[in-house]
Amino acid sequence: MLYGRVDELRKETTARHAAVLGQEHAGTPQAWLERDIAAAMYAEELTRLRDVEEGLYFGRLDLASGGRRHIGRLGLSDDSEDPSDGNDYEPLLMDWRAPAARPFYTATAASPEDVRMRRHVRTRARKVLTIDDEVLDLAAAESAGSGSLTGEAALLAAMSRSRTGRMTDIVATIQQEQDRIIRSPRSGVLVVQGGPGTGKTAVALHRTAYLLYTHRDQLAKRGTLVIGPNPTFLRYISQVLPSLGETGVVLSTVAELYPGITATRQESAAVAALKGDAAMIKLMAAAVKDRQTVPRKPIEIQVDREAVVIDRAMVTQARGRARRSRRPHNDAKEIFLREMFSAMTLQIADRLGRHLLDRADLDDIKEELSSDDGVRATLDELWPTLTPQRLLRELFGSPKRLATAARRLYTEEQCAAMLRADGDGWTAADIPLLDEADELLGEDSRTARKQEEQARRAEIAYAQGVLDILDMEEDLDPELLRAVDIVDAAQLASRQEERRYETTAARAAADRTWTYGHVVVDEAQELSAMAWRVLMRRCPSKSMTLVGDVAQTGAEGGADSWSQVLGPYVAERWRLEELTVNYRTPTEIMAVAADVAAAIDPDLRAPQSVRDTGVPPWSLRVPPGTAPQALTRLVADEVDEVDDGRIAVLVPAAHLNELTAALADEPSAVSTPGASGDLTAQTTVLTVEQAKGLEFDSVLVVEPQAILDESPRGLNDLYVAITRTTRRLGVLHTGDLPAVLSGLHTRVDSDSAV
Ligand SMILES: Nc1ncnc2c1ncn2[C@@H]1O[C@H](COP(=O)(O)OP(=O)(O)OP(=O)(O)O)[C@@H](O)[C@H]1O
Repeated sequence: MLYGRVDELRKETTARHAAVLGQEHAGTPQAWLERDIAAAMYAEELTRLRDVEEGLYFGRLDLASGGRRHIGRLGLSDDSEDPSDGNDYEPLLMDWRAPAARPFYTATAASPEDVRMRRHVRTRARKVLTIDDEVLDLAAAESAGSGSLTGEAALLAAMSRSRTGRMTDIVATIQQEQDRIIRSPRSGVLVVQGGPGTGKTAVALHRTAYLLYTHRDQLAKRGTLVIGPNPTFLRYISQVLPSLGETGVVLSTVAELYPGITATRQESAAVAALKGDAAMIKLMAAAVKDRQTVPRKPIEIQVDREAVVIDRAMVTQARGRARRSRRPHNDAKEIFLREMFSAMTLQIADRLGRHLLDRADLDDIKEELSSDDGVRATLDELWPTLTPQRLLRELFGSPKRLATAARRLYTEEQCAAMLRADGDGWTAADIPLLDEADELLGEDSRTARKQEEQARRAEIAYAQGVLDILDMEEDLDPELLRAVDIVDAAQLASRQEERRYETTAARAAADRTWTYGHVVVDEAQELSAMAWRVLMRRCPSKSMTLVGDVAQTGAEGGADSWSQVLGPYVAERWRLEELTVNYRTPTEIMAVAADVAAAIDPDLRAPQSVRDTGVPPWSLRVPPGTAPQALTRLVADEVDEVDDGRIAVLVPAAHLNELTAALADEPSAVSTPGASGDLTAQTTVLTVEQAKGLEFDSVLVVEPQAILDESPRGLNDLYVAITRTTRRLGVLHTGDLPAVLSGLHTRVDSDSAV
């Protein structure tokens, strides 16, 4: 019945969409625009109705006070029922985010919230697979421990499912501790700390959907930004929000936040950490100040027949005035120029005899000075107009400039490491620096206005071209209206302009200065101090959800504690919520992970698993040089074990190419995710950094000692690596097994073990 209602809605929306698209074009550009907006709205609604297909209905509450509630991905009402006829109006299906649906996630036998029975319904392709009923009565309350799970059977079924390379939503089995976070108020900074597999990512995404539902008006206008660590991860989570009926959220990495620039170049983790350090704030400010120069010696310029002298005192004074305005560099240039032209005008006037000149004469002199190429070029040298790109290129391209700006902030060796050759592309760590530079430089408003005008003219010329082509059509019936009769080039151009950025998400993503209504950061522990500055600028209201685990920090410049990260922005005004149950990794594997966690920090407690698989995690030692062959066999074994599940081979970065090549002939289609972030192949070879936030049915970790040695946070990386699995874990090594992994079972492999 519910699917029938969805089908009806789809049919109605399709018909409306088609009707709008088929409308006659006659009318004003405004009418066209309205038509486009309506068409986009119906298209979006159709996508929404399509995306909620799987698992549309998943829960039922039978209330002690009588009545039932059916809970699903979206709210559905019965069209035939008239809400005004006085009957109690119950929807056919209640959106899971509605307040009345909440007991589905929070009611317990001890605190039943008027729920007598909770039913979990699992479906696939419109067929009911299973039904699990929980009766919340006194007997259940007595037998249940205090930390019991909600809908245990459904939860266990969800956890043991084979993985597909795409994250799925958890809407049917959200647990109480997760629900509290999902529905926590929007304002302020909320930090969700939790060990691996505790559902931080899932919770962050469901919270996003919840906030969009509850604060639709505000968030639709300002948009929501979700930040992830890399494109592979973003692709991995990209289906979750649409499956919850939400589109239009901007998913991005920090490296994509500077519109128009793509970070393509790799650099070492150590250099990235230097560029991410908070010392960069001072370095960048110093770099800008260094560009506001005072000449060593007086400069003499011939203007017409008069010589004008630019000396230190004159420039120092003009520079002081401009700096004291506290305006960004490019904006403050206006003041610098004004001061300089005044001083030069007075200099000439004094020489000519100031008392002989009136205001108009002085204006003439000023005019002459400001239109003189020589004068302008000299002043441009003293206070150049800078773009962020130019500032950074010239700073990191010049040992001298860098040494001056970095004085007392970075050592000589550190500066040498940060130098770059002219023509080098941008790296991910450069993006927050470009953003910082943009803030310090400000817009050169005259240039910006000029560029805008040029772009508008180009747009009109293009539109004119389009109209000309339409008009050239031969055999045109003279009775028919031609395009040029209805619209002129300027109208067509402005219509294009408005269409280009029709959704909030698209507009937000294209604008560096856009501020979002809510920002969600996943794997938040990885961000550098400079990256945090970018995100805080994007969210002045500081309505943010930050999820992460300081025990999993891999980046050298990443976080050791949340107060260290947030202190500069909100002092102590942030809330902490913790997640404690691991829904991903089985008990046997978490026992090994707990040893690694203890080696990172003895106070660290790895999260508790809620299930075991009976499959012990193992290690296999093979002779040096034979790891690639052994790996090929092990992958083939795992393919047999996981059916259609997913396998990850996690390797030290230095071995990535060699081992990917070794597995190239493996029939399970090995891939590295690459820039596209694709994880659809059954077996994927990844570095630990690339595997952050992901999960697989089976994980093979290769050369754990090299993973430990590769980074100052090697233990954290190893912790991440062994907690990526939902079922099986194997470790392949040629040297001694690191002591922290001694909890693994030693596998004896007749073919290759030593
Ligand atoms: N309530 C739940 N019901 C079913 N599955 C769940 C639930 N909570 C979490 N999971 C599953 O547990 C797995 C781990 O969740 P998620 O990736 O969100 O954890 P995480 O805390 O972000 O992990 P990590 O820090 O290791 O990246 C996912 O497969 C998720 O679907």
